[in-house]
Amino acid sequence: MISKEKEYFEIINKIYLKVIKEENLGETANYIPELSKIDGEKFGVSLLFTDQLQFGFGDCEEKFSIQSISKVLLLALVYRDIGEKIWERVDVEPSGTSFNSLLQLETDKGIPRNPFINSGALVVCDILIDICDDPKAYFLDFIKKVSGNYSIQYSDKIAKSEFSTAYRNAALTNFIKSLGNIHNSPDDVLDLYVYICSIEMSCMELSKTFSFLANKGKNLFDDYQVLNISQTKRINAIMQTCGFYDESGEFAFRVGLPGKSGVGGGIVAIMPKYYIVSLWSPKLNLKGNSYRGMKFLEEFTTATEDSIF
Ligand SMILES: NC(=O)CC[C@H](N)C(=O)O
Repeated sequence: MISKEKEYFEIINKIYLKVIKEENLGETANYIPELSKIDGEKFGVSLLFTDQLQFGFGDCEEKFSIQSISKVLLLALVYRDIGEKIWERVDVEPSGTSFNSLLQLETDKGIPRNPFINSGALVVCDILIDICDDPKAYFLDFIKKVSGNYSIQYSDKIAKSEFSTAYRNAALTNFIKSLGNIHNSPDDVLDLYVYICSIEMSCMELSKTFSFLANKGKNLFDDYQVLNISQTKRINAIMQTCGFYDESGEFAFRVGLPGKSGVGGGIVAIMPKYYIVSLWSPKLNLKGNSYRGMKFLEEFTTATEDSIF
């Protein structure tokens, strides 16, 4: 291990032990019945350097529901396949609203503000249905290829649990359909969306899966070029400005890295060219982002003095 990596190991170890002793505020996502049952005290961290050295702490090998983190992979797949045309259907502006908000859609004529809020991901799911025969299999194959891990799966239990209470997402899908920006049946779009959100990974797997975003669009482990350099920059830019919904400004301000959260309590953050850091702690703050995750990353980039700025 080179001295820089040893220093990072020690920094993470110290912050992990500090944060785990502090008060763990917030609630697990309670609007998805299966997610509300998850133990809120789970806490895992993994750091993967672009030289392929990887560390893990705590519950870093345990799989969890990556939820909205999957939206980055969904965007990467559809962007790779249809290119810049995607931006005719979804914008790239921060929304400043909650992840499941209906508010701006009427004035924006059904064009969601960005692909990382629910409305945006639902539109990207609609495009995916149009461009392949079996969108669930196509998406899963893509994740397996990008992660280099052929054991990655959906959770049928979590997808069905989310579908059973998805009143808001059903409202969003139907509303966008009425405005002409969803072409397929709203039920099919919603079904695909909950499956895409139900992908399960551990922090160790998540860091590997997102390695292409720290490595100019290329997988770290097999040199597979997922996206070109410009597309990679653009996805990192949207993560920076929209990855944490109405807490995206706060995340940029406190942490200073592009990242993405999910209501399963996961967060992945990218230091382009250097590393990918993933965390899992299921209790969420009022904006739907992991309480400990936000805290950990703020202390981590403060201690390392890393940021993209
Ligand atoms: N922020 C999230 O992770 C939201 C994803 C979740 N499946 C939902 O639609 O509510």
